[in-house]
Amino acid sequence: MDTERLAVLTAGLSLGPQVPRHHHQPAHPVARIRRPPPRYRHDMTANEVAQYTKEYEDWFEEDRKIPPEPAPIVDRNQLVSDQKQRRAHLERLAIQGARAGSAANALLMNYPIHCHAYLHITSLVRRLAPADSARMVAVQTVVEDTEGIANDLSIYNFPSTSSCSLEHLDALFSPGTVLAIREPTLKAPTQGIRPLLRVDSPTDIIFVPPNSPLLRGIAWRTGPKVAGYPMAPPISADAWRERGDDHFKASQWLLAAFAYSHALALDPNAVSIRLNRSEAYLRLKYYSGALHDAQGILTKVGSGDPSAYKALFRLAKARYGRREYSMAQNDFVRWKSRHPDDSAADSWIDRCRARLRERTTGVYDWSSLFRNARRQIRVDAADFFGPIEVRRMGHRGGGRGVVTTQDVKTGELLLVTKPFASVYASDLPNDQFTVTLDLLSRTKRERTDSLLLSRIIEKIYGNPDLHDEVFHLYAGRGYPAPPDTYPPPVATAVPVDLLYPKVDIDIAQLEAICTYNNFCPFRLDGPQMDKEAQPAGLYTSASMFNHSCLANATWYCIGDIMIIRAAEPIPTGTEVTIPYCVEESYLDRQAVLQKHMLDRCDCRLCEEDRRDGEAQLRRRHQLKARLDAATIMSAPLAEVRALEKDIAATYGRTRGAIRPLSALALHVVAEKLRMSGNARHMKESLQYDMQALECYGFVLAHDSGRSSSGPKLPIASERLPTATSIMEPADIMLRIACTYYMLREEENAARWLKAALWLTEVSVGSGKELFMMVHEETLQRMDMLSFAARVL
Ligand SMILES: C[S@@+](CC[C@H](N)C(=O)[O-])C[C@H]1O[C@@H](n2cnc3c(N)ncnc32)[C@H](O)[C@@H]1O
Repeated sequence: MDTERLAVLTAGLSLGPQVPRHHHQPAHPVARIRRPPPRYRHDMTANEVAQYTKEYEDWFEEDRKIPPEPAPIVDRNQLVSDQKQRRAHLERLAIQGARAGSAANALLMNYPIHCHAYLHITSLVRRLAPADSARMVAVQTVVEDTEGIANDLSIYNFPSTSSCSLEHLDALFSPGTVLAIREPTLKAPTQGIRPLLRVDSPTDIIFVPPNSPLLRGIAWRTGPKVAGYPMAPPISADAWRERGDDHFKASQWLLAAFAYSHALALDPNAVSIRLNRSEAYLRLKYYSGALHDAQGILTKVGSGDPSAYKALFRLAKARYGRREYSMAQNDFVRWKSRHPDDSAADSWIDRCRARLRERTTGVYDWSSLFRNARRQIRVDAADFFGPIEVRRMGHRGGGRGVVTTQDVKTGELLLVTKPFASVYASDLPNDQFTVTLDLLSRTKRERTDSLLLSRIIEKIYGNPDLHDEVFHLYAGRGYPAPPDTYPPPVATAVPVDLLYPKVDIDIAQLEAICTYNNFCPFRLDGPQMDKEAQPAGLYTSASMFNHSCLANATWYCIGDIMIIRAAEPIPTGTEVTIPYCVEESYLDRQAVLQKHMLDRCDCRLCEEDRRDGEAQLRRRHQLKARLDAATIMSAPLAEVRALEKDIAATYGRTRGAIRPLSALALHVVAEKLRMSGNARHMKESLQYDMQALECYGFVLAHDSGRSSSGPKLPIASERLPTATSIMEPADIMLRIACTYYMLREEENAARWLKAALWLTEVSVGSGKELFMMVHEETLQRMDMLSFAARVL
């Protein structure tokens, strides 16, 4: 074997770390047993998780002081036989109908940057055994290097491999496949003595085709074919294309795209294969690759060629996927002019026009978006940037923030944005339960978080030009400061070669970015559905907004689009903040902000809370637990009244009006009073609910109903409360309306319904139609649907 040549070639491909072979001393394995890391239990409380992650860090610090040592050589046959056994076990489970990863998994994110170093790290390897994916995110297999030294290999975060079938893995990494690995880590085992080769990023894996110069002069010590697997991967472009077609017919888009990529590596000029790959990329939403392939075909063939017909349509769809609506529209129109009898482009042209209108005017059909979102969470809408810009803001972590570029009014639209990636309960595999512990924030993450990471990785993998949109987000002090401006300039589409990714996805940095910038979207169209598992989303432009519990802007989602509006009049040049959380208790807010890596919020609400003192904050937190208990509505009225008084007493007398937990407690007392059905109690409930609104920060009009009635709105403030979600106060207003309605005071009932409509209009930007949809269930329960339809 020409080791010098291998070293030169792998260096050229930036593979590494590469240690010259003559430094390798495999003959003297050191079988050092390390202390195992602390054990995780699935039922840990938040405090225990924080304690556990601390212990884990201590263990890690101790472990990483152990100096590098030669990697022990493990018997090749033993490794293969163990892997075959694991695989056979999973095959049996699959036959029985159970899925490979049905057990609960615990994953760690933001693992400290390190290398459990061994002196021998190899970067050119060949698959020896079938793969399995016993863990949700890792593909496990055995590989050998050219010298015949074998290792277990774990591939993390590879697209399409979380909870896929074993056959899928076989097709992706069939035995005999040659891989070149950038930055392989040879990890010390935490149990036993077998080191583990680990690859974290899919962009660190290069599939080496048989005609690659990298393989020239390379001989595998164990023979040209992998023993036990005489069926080597196909070696002709046609055979790969046929394989790709089969996968395509079975809707296995990634496998198809891989097979076509193998075919193109052998025959780069094959137009039909490139055309097929562009369609496979479109299905995968790898728009950059789809666009590039389609464009490549159009430059090669004449416009009359049948391939051009398909390529132009694919090019236009890829542009639409890339949100290049104007260019997409031009391409669809161009296509239509060549095929005037075909109506396929008509609806696409309409969609392009609608998106361009939304983007330039900020005018959306909110009601139809709301309706669509109830059927399908991910809705089609363009992004809109209102009068805001990102500016340097040295006193904020990450150094940036958002300011207004002109005076804005309450309710004005500041941003509409689709997520870069999102995950909802319905996206989670129902046979797997994965707990993710974040070592950075020392918290347990949502079940959706690990899948979110995979989705971001896959999106960049197939759209390398989007790398900076994510990697210019703040990743904490452990990484270079992000640029002062955002978003980064729009990049042009680049080719996507799945066999040799040209983009570098740094997983450790990406995990940190997710910790700092993750959103838990609050959906107007389906808050109930999200109780099963909190959704998770990466909204890149929205990530530029800093937090305040008493923010001057408010946000919510319709389907997966996030909408940010001014919650009060904001003068030009003022920082715009949004609430990252709306918890009533200071300690709960701290816990959520910890997940966003924000130690201390300096808003007025937090300042006042801190002035109340630690003892009162703790007491308030305990009282909240009683208020939240499922049994509270069946507790005697006197007990609920006493609880409300106790909560009120935890707030200092001199502080401002905003007391979110009192708001909640007052509303619970009002609900209890209303439940009695007694007219005196019902009247009293009105006072409690109006006080609750004041505790959220509303100013009531003099004629709010406490004294005489009148035609005007019972609310006198121009500010939308942001210490709570917009649904709570609207709900209270509806309860007040319902109580008046039951007391036969229809004029007052109508005024409070109008107040709820005003609140929804200002915060959601739409009129009666959307109001009726958002509150339909509540109005129905209150038997006020037709009254509301009549008086609004
Ligand atoms: C989603 S980012 C916000 C944008 C960030 N400032 C940037 O430059 O990219 C969240 C991070 O911003 C910082 N941040 C947000 N709100 C803040 C606040 N009120 N005070 C100080 N830093 C804040 C914290 O470091 C937090 O982890």
